[in-house]
Order: sequence, then structure tokens, then C-alpha cells
Amino acid sequence: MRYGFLGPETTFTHQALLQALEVMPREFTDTVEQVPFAAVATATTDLLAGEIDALIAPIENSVEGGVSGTLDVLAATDSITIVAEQIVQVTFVLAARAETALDDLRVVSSHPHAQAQVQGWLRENVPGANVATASSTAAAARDLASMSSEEAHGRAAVCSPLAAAHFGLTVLAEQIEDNSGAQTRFVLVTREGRIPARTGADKTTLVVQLPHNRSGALLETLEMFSSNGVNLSRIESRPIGDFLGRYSFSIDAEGHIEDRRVAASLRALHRICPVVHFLGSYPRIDGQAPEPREEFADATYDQAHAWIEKLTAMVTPASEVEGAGTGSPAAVDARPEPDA
Ligand SMILES: O=C(O)C(=O)Cc1ccccc1
Repeated sequence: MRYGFLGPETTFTHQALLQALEVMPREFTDTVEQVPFAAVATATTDLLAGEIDALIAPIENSVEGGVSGTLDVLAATDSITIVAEQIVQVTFVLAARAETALDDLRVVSSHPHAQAQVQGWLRENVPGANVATASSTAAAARDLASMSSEEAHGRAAVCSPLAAAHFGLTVLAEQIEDNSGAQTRFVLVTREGRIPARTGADKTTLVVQLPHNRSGALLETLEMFSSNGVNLSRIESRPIGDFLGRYSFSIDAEGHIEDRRVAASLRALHRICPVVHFLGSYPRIDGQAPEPREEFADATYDQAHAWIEKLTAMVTPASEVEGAGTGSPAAVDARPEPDA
């Protein structure tokens, strides 16, 4: 299997891939090739073209919420399925070449997610430095390590402690994140195919468009989950992109498509929403199983279904009703003439 990730090695995405490989069933880890990419979008193109078999990408972080780049790629592509999730604890260091001091810094480069999570620290501690964008935290570290001494003068990278060590940089400051304990959630996606088996502690990811021009459309959509006892762990609006005011909603719901309550919610969404894009049901990394009330248990749905089946089986077939038909013109003609 060829696994794509935002490279080079020692990015947070790479750490997520290594964590995912550790817990993956044997059949998916027999032959592993790790393929670094400079952007999620190019990795997605290669995934769709069959150049790689799976791809891992950040979808949500505990500081800023949804990762719009990933959410938009997932929403735009029909043939991608999320098969697993991973959570990485994120901590950043400020790393530079050995001869650099904090006061020398003029340029600090990193990935935009990292920039957003250390902006307070940078403002306070290196207010004179400009922030430059790198394709990843590890790319910022690698590029700094490969510069000439003159070029590297006054520069630093914000990256993981692992990346600083791997690329031989000196750590000027550690734990520079504005929110300690920050986490990023990653998803492992494959081309459309098999949905992982239900574990009892699963998540289902969807993108839906609301019923058009209807007051209360979002409420109506969310009611389909609440009336089936399904809890949501993330809901995010993303512009559809055609004109202002049109949004789709990216949703994580607790449960698996094989849970009756989740299937019933999705059936209801399918009836009312113009677009329901199923992105996958997969095991929750925290293993926390929801405890649905009895009215939302599989057996309760099955009993309700069996009850209706029994009742409908008792309905007299239309063909046996004397003089009645199936609503065809002949049946209409058979009605008595109205009194003159
Ligand atoms: O640049 C990286 O290392 C990434 O994997 C992207 C990223 C950056 C910061 C937090 C989480 C993911």
C-alpha cells in the first residue's frame, strides 16, 4: 500500500500516519510505502489517479476548528472514503541554525496552521520578525537546514521538536503554542470502496446541502439527527462557491451507518436535502462508545420495522377490491356517473 502524507518526514501529518499504521489491520501494513507530498490537493489528485492507495490529512484542530483545505477537497470529491482517524498532540518549537540568537530573527517560517497557533508567542517574543509561509512545518525546518550560513542568518522555523532534531537545528524556544495541550485530528482516506466494519464506537462523516430557500432548513436538518438520538461531534459550514449565501455543512455524527439510528437519520436527510454526500463510517480513535437510550437501540428500530411490515401484510391487495383498480383510467371510468 502506498500512503500519501504532507511531507517531508517529521511533519505532524507524518506523525499521524505513523500512529495510524501502528493500529491498522495487518492486511494494510504488509508492504507500506510512505509517499511525501507538498500539498493535500496534489496528493488527492494522485489518490484519485491510483498513484497512491490512501492519504492522511488534517481535518480539525482544537484551536481553530475545521481545516478548510481538507474539508473542501473532501466535499468536492465523490469517490473518497474516510476509513480511519487519528489525533496528534501538537507542540511547537522555534528552531534555527546554531549561530542564531532570538534577537537576530527577521523571518520565521512555518505552515499556516502552525503560524495560527503560535502567533501570540511570536508577537510577544520576536515582534520584529516577519512570518513566512512554508508548505509544512518540517519543510520550513528542512529548507532552513539546507541554506548557506549567510542565507540562514536571521531566520527560524516553527516546527515539531522531532523535525528540529531530524534536520539538525538548534531549539531557541520550546512549547511556544498559545494554547497548551492542542490537538489536531487527521483522517485517512481511500478511493471509494469498503466501509470499515462497525465497532460500536464509530463516527460518520457527511456533507449536506440544506433544503433550498426554506426558513428553518438547518433546524429541520438537525432534527433528523436529534429525533433519532444521534449526537453530532462537529458541524461546520463551508461556502459552496457558486454565489454568496450558499453553504454546505460538514458534519461528524456519532455512530456507524450500520447503526439503525444513524441509517434512519441519513434516510431522512436523503428525503429532505438536495445533496447528502456520505464520506464514511469509521472507528473513533478514542474508542468511546455512545450509549443510546432504549428507544434508539437497533432492536427498537427492528421491532418498529417488523410491526409495520406485519400491518402492511394485512392490507387487502388492490386487485382483490371489487370494482377498484390501481388508479388507472379504467378504474376512474368504473365510478358511477354523478347524479344529473
Ligand atoms: O506542517 C505540518 O507539520 C503538518 O502536518 C500540518 C500541520 C501543521 C500544524 C499543526 C497540525 C498540522
